[in-house]
Amino acid sequence: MSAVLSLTDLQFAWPQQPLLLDIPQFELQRGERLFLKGPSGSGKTTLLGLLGGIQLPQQGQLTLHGTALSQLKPAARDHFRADHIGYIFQQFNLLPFLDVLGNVLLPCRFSQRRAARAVERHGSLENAAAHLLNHLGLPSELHARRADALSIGQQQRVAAARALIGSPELIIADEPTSALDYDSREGFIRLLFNECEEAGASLMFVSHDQSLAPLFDRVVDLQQLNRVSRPQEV
Ligand SMILES: Nc1ncnc2c1ncn2[C@@H]1O[C@H](COP(=O)(O)OP(=O)(O)OP(=O)(O)O)[C@@H](O)[C@H]1O
Repeated sequence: MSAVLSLTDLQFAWPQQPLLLDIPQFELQRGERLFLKGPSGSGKTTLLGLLGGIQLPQQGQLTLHGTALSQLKPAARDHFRADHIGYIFQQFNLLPFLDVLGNVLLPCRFSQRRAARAVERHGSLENAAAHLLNHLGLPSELHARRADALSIGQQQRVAAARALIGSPELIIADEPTSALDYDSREGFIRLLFNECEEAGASLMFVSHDQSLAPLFDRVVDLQQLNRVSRPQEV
């Protein structure tokens, strides 16, 4: 295996706040499915933001798909993120006035690379979106429905298809199952795994739901990774 993501000696503090993250070393391998856990406020969402170059660390090196993010200018970093990362947020962040297909196709508006990859695999963007939605359990009759007329579970499937379209190398999921009832969570994760595998994507998944952890290739506790949150030795 080779790393899709690696970071070394990363340090980050929010403005006017003490050091939050001090991570000597972390790697995510190609195709790996990683469960990141840690108490509320320990910096999980902040770390996800750093991985995508949304924030930059004060120190350290972060390499995604062979490129050091800190060396890119802001516009190039946005472009790079759109090309290589798919996000699933806790609240899904769908555009309510767009229909399901329109939402799924959004990343292809910002990334020619992902649009080209989707067309290459499925013949057209619409076919690519429909393929993902069907595989994730959202039937065709819902594809033209406005996103704000969907149930939470249906919105979650749309958010996952949007993250996966055009096969980005990394899928970042920040508590994507927290709005679902317990019984649907494992089923959704298995669908997500299948699609990540088909797309060749690595998955970085943050959750407070420990019962999901055994499904993943690796479980990482941010407190173990982060020197700041380690208990002081006496
Ligand atoms: N945009 C921001 N500006 C300033 N401080 C922030 C910002 N976002 C987060 N923080 C602070 O950084 C710390 C870590 O927050 P973060 O959201 O990364 O934690 P988390 O582990 O994801 O928490 P949770 O599990 O509750 O979502 C908190 O103390 C928070 O107040």
